[in-house]
Amino acid sequence: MKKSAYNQFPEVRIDGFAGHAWQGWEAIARKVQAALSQNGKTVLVIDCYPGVRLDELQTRLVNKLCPLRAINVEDARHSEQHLHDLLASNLTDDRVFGVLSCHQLIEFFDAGKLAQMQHEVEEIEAGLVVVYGPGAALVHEGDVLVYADLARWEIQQRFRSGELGNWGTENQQEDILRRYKRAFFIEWRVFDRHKTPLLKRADFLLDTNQKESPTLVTGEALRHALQQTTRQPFRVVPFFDPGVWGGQWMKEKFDLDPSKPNYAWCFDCVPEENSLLLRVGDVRVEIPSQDLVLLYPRPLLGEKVHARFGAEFPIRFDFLDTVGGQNLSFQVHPLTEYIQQHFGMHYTQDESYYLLEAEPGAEVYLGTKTGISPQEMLNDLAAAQRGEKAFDDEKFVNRFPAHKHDHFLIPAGTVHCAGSGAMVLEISATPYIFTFKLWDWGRLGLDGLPRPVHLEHGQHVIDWQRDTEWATEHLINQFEPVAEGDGWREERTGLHEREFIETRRHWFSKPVLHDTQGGVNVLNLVEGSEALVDSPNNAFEPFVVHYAETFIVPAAVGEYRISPYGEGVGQQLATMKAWVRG
Ligand SMILES: O=P(O)(O)OC[C@H]1O[C@@H](O)[C@@H](O)[C@@H](O)[C@@H]1O
Repeated sequence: MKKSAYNQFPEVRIDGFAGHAWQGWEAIARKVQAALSQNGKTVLVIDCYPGVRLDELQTRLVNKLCPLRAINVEDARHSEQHLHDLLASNLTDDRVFGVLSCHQLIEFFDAGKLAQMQHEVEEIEAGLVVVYGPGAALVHEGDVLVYADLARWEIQQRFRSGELGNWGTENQQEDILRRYKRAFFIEWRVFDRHKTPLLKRADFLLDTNQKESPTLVTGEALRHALQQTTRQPFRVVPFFDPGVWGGQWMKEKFDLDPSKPNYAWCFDCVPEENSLLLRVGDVRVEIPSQDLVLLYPRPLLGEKVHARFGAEFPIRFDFLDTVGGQNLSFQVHPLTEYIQQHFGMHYTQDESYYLLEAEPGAEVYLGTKTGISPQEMLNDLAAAQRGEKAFDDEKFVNRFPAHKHDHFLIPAGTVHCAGSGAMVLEISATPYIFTFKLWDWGRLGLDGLPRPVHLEHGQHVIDWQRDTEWATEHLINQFEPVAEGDGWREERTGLHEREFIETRRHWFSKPVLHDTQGGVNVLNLVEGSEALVDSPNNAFEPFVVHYAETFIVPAAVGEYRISPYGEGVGQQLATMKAWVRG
């Protein structure tokens, strides 16, 4: 029996545009066929995100259209070795960290072979020519343009199953961390740059997330859907992942697959990784939520946030579950200049832990103990890393008791981790892989190998001033009352002044008015069963949220109201809200 109201598959219902989306290869082939001109010459371009199954695309769509000539653009791609040499300084030798790429996709192709393909397409005088594959639009702009898209989470599943290597390499068997690194630091950046202008003019988007069960939506409906999304609250699709320290709370509370040993992470607001489900007529189309950020950053983020971050969603909400699990790695994140100079990322991994739940005795490790010797601690960590002894955390690191609704602020440079027994809602800046593990408690990862520790990086960024008094005074439960009204009160809870995110908690049993003030808001219902988010002037459809669901309110929304709803009526509810300080 379903215990939880938590919605694992939130959809954005699109107004109008019924008849603009199709499900299954047969309907899709018929629709694409109908869009092609029946006289003279037509060039159909099907550009793809890397990871799209080209064999399926070819047999189920391209061949069905019976083209005079079909060209796979991958035949013009540089060799694996050439790409490797080109990318060597971005790839690095490290297992986890590369350097963000500024490459353009055209650099990955052999100019002569591309020109030959272009020439070949030019020469054809009549009939259908199909150019397909990642980068196909480099050959021809297309009389009809289809973009075959794929979400990053699905790409990761294909990496894990061994089906997929990185684009342009046969490395399906390589260490998963290294494949993820190459995708994160290079491929996804380059292909996002390439796809942005294409999505602005594509005739169709082909959703290839489900094997043998694609959907197709017109470009017009897609762009309308994304614009509509920037005018209303919405959720992206959360994904859940097991980990060595993972716990049991999410499995129980969100009705997740009970056969899995644990769940560690849930990403429920990292738009560059999550999907967005669009309900167009009776068809559910899955697209990367990053498409919304790439196409409509201004109404989504607001002017100031867009000016500062570009087409990047800067706020991350995710869950870390150690209830019935173990400590996270003892870790630290790079200071701003370090992440810029070493990894090419322009802002850093500032974090905070909001406790949704805590078992008795749960603790958060935060900052070093007053009076310790930094060199001694580094020596101890190095000895632990060499396997000579366990790191003496008791001697060097503060541990603070953690209770439900506590908020711990973690500006980059502060050593930290959540201990076991904690259900953390992370309210953080979006960077999420720049974790320098300092000590992993002598355990092995889920793959049976030690997880990578980065003491060398870590020692350059630890701020040793963040000792017991400093952490107590600046980083724990910095609650300040801000305002109150009939049936509600608002508190500021953070973050620290070195972090760009502001957080407010509202306790309420009656409606509360909010305003985006021109900047994107991210919220989570941290207490209470159910609430309704609506527009005081009926500007968007009322939106229901359940306990622990994260939702995004785009900058363009302006005023909105949150009220107890359904089972939440009569309860004391609470939301946590985050935005970028002005
Ligand atoms: O997987 P480990 O290293 O234990 O860290 C778990 C998590 O810790 C948090 O503080 C963040 O840094 C996350 O990005 C990280 O995924």
